[in-house]
Amino acid sequence: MIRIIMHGCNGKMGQVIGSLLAEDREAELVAGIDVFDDGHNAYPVFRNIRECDVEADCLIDFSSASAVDDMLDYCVEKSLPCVLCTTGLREEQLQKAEKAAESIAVLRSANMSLGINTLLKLLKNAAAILAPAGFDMEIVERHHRLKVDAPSGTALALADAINGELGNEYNYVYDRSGRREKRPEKEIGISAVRGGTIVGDHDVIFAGADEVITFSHTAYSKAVFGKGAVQAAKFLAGKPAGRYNMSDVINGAG
Ligand SMILES: NC(=O)C1=CN([C@@H]2O[C@H](COP(=O)(O)OP(=O)(O)OC[C@H]3O[C@@H](n4cnc5c(N)ncnc54)[C@H](O)[C@@H]3O)[C@@H](O)[C@H]2O)C=CC1
Ligand SMILES: O=C(O)C1=N[C@H](C(=O)O)C[C@H](O)C1
Repeated sequence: MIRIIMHGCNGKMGQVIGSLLAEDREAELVAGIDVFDDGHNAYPVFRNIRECDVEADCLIDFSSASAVDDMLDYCVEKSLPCVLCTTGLREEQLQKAEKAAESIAVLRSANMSLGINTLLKLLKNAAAILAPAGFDMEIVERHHRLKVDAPSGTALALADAINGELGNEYNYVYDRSGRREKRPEKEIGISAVRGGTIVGDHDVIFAGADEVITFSHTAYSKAVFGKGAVQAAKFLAGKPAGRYNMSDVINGAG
């Protein structure tokens, strides 16, 4: 049995992971960490990660950007592999995750769904063909009203996949309201919509002369992210230090 600690266990995603693992024969939740706890979980919950003394094989994190530094320190100290799913991290935190990966296995992914991870690959081909042909690229993401970060981590990852393919020459623009000029060629527009209970939609638009191609991904439930995170935790347990991503999990590397 793979023993998992859930960081952010009482949040929306933490509860999804709890339900998935309650039915899982290969992995179990042995502890949770959350600043908020009403005692309803069937496993021990610690309000402060420093107090968690439960042995585990992997930690899954869906918490808050402000909680990620302590969580990385804890995983490094305990030699605990970490599936880092929280978005909205600052540049220094991304660097810290990279540094942690020198001593533990770290899998960071802004989106754990199979669909988005497939789209990340497809976009590279599309961008390599369409950008040189003069297509403009825009990303529109839509999420629920409770989401605190914008744009979504996924929108940024989609932009990075395109930009990486094109030699990282493109600037990201989030707001054109203060501008009075035509659209520069080398930019990727990223727009965020927030409302209701939208689970997570991402459109990547390639707009050319007289034709438009749109790649769309719609998550209909948070389970798509939860399933990917559990699969990632099973994959990561026992792995040597290093940076991993969802394509390693999907391709079954190592
Ligand atoms: N990578 C992916 O596929 C996905 C990533 N996310 C990201 O995961 C994060 C969490 O999402 P949700 O579960 O929807 O949010 P949420 O707000 O429902 O849950 C976050 C939980 O973390 C807890 N928390 C806050 N500070 C903490 C601390 N210092 N220590 C321990 N727990 C703490 C909160 O009390 C809350 O229960 C967000 O950054 C979101 O963007 C969400 C869905 C999918
Ligand atoms: O906060 C969410 O809900 C989600 N966040 C992730 C992101 O920022 O990309 C992934 C998913 O779209 C849901």
